[in-house]
Order: sequence, then C-alpha cells, then structure tokens
Amino acid sequence: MIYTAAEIKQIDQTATQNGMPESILMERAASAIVPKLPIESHSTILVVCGTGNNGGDGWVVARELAVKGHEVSVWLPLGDSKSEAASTHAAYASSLVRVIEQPVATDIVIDALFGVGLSGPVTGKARDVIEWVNQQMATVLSIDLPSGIPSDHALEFDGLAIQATRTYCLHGYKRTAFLNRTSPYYGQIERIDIGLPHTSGWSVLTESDFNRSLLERDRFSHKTDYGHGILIGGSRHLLGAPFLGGRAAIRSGIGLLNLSVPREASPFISTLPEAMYNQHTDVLEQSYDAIAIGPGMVEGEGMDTIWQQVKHQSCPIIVDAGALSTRRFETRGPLILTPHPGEFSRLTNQSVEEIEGDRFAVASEFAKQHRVHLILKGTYTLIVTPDGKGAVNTVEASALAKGGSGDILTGILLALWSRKGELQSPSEQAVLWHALAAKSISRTIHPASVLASDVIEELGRI
Ligand SMILES: NC(=O)C1=CN([C@@H]2O[C@H](COP(=O)(O)OP(=O)(O)OC[C@H]3O[C@@H](n4cnc5c(N)ncnc54)[C@H](O)[C@@H]3O)[C@@H](O)[C@H]2O)[C@@H](O)CC1
Ligand SMILES: [K+]
Repeated sequence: MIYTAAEIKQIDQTATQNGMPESILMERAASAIVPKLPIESHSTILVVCGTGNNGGDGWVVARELAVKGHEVSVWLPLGDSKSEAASTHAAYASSLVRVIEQPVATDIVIDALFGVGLSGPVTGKARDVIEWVNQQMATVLSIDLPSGIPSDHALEFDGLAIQATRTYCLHGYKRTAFLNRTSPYYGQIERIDIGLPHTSGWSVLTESDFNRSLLERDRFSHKTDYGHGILIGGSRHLLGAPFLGGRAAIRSGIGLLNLSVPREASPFISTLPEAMYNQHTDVLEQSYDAIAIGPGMVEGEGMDTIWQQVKHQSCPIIVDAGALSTRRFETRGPLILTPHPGEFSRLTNQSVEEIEGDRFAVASEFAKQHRVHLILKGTYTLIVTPDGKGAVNTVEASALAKGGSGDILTGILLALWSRKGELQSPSEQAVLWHALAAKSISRTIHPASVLASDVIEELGRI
C-alpha cells in the first residue's frame, strides 16, 4: 500500500468529514507506534515536534512515553503548533513532559518535524534543526517520513533530510521509500495501520507474496499443461543472451520451449538440448502460448521482418532489451515491456534522472497511455498493469546488478505468461522469483561473484 501526499490528505479529509477527527487519528497513530519503539526503560528521549500534524503525532507519542515512565523532553524549534488538533494534544502533553528551549543529546530522537505536509526543499531554521539531528549519536525514529524527505518524488530533493534509523509510515508507505535517492534516509521501514480504509492502487511485494505453488506439478499433468513459448533473441555478436533466457524459462517450469536464434548461434545449441530450435529467418508458428523477443538482439539484422510476424500473434508478447522501441507498441495480445531506466529513457524521451526521481508517476502514466504491462527494472522494480496500477518489489538482490540478469527475467516471464492465464499476476511473480533466487544464491556465493547462470540454477531451490 503506497500513497501520494494528496491521497493521504484526501483520506484524512474524508475521515474528518465523516466524524473521525484528526485528533483521534493522531491518538491512533501514537498508540500504534509507541509499543513498537525500540526504547529501553533507562533511555533518554528527545521528541522534536514541528508545527503541523506530524508534530501533533510527536506530542502524543511524547505523552504516552512519559506516562509509561520514560524521561521525555520535547523541543519545538519552529514554534508552537499551528494545527488545532496538534495544539489540543500539545496543551495536555506539555503538563507531562519537559519542554526545552535548547536541544540536548539523548539516546533516542523522535523526529516529528515534517510529514506529508512538506512542500519543496526545507527552508529556514528547520535546515539547522535537521543538521543538528544528523550530528547526534542517537537512534533516530521518524514518524511518517524522515523530515525533509518529500512524499511523492525526488525531483526537487536537495539532499537535506533527517537520516532515520527507522521510520513508522502512517496508513501506507510513501513513494519515496522506494526511490534510490531517498530510500536510504528512511532506515528500516514499518507500516502503521491507523484504521483508515485502503484505496491504494500500489502494493508492496515482499518474500511472502511469492506464490510457491508455481513450482508444483500435478501428478497427471502433461508438458502442454505448462505452456509452449518461444524466445527470439541473439544477434551476430550477442549470442549468449537467448540461451540464458531459454535456460531460465525451462528452470521456471515451461512445458515446451522454442529458441529462435541467428545462424551464428549454431555452435551453442548443444549447451541447451532441452529446447527446440528455429532460426530468425524461419516463419513463426501460430501456436505459442507466449512469445519473448529481444535478449541480445540489435536493430537491423532482420528485426523488422521478425516483428511483423510477432505482432500479429494474439498471445502475450514480452519485449525486452534490443527489441524495445516505440515502433513496437502495436500488438494484438497483451504487451509486456521490461526496460531498465536507460531503455525506458529512450522509450519516453525523458532523462534517466527524471525517471528515477519520479518512477511511480512516469511508469504509471506510460502504462496507461500505451495500454501495456510495464516492468521498470531497478533496485525497486515496478510492475505496472495497463490501468496504471502496480506493485513495487522490495526483495533486494545486489547480485542482479550484472549482465545477463535481464535475460533471466525475460525467460521467467516467458514461462509464467505461457501458463495460459492460469496464474495471477505472472509479472509480479516473475520479478519476485528472479530476486529471491538471486538473494538465495548470495547466501553461499558472494553477490559480486554470482553468475547469471548461478541465479538460473537457484530458481528451483528457493
Ligand atoms: N491520514 C493520516 O495518515 C494522518 C496523518 N497525520 C500526520 O499529519 C502529517 C501531515 O500533517 P500536516 O499536513 O499538518 O503537515 P506536516 O506536519 O507534515 O508539515 C506542515 C508544516 O511544514 C511547513 N512546511 C511545509 N513545507 C516546508 C518547507 N519546504 N520548509 C519548511 N517548512 C515547510 C508548513 O508551513 C507547516 O507548518 C502526516 O505526515 C502525519 O504525520 C496524523 O496526524 C494522523 C492521520
Ligand atoms: K517526520
């Protein structure tokens, strides 16, 4: 569940209009956060409160901790609360805690300076406050967002924000928790339910979302029950990619696999005898359950002729690497595109910085506009459906930052999309499986040393 600041404000406003006041939401937020705080009985605590509702949350947390017997100081570096709900809480809580003018070093700092109300880079005195917090040796626990971090995108972020040890994200995560530039500030993240309804179009994928029944085989089944796919790839100087993709497809359970490779690949055919082979110049059969095209391919070398045949097929078509082009968006069946940010930059005419700074919006817009399934690769791969909704993968695997990883993902996608619609969210499952296999092999081989082939062999072991 991931929300923009505007969505959070809307949910908040609807709740308020329907009789759930902000002060009660703050109460709920604090009572859900406090039991989770990693605070020892003897820890000294400083709560830094801003003037908005994030500061209001801070006041209630401070009050609860004081009631539990902790030594709590509250610092209001930007002055008194401007929000009515926060002021009400501040009035009572200030009778239970110590309100200080000058900050003191403590074991714990609770950051309640800014939440989703921040707009643009931090200005004024708050900049010094953030720098002061970052100089402390304390464990820093942020409420909702690390103060200074924008909610939705990193396009205007200037690098000044609180470096949290842990962040308690209220209601849902904010997009910046999953952007390369901003996610490190969050520390560990935890979602806090405050009892509001969920309306998010974005979900967060973790290990537990992987559907292990993918690996099951029915005892009376036949190879045709698991789909027949073709992977078209390779070019004169890039011959390994289709074999990596093909091997990954077979390791992902595909029933039958054809590999279409250039003539120059003939010497490698014996490395994967489980596949059936075609040449790029062969006419495409009509009977595939899914097609993948692109690993190791380059423009020219017959690409246009091959694409003319592919695009008339009504099965799902996965387009990757060298086949990704704005000239190849027209297909009869579902189209699944798998760009990394550089490739996506070419498809969108936006810079890699613009894409990486605002991945969710750019990916969602693109998927809706072109009615495609989009897998925007990265540390936090986004998997977007043609309605612009999607999921972010949070299973991190640095071993995948290496040539060949994309070919493997294409192979897994081919296998899962070949299952004739029998699987829910094949793209999400493929991304998870890929990351989990890489994470799993990284336990026995150092991530720097993991080969793409090692990841393929691990697919059946997770
Ligand atoms: N629906 C929800 O999820 C709930 C949200 N609540 C809290 O309310 C927060 C949002 O509260 P608010 O909307 O009052 O906003 P914040 O408390 O996040 O911040 C607002 C303050 O920041 C200042 N500000 C904005 N941009 C600035 C900049 N660039 N430089 C310096 N100062 C700047 C504003 O002048 C204002 O005083 C959430 O993050 C969350 O902590 C909770 O109270 C419970 C319910
Ligand atoms: K905060």
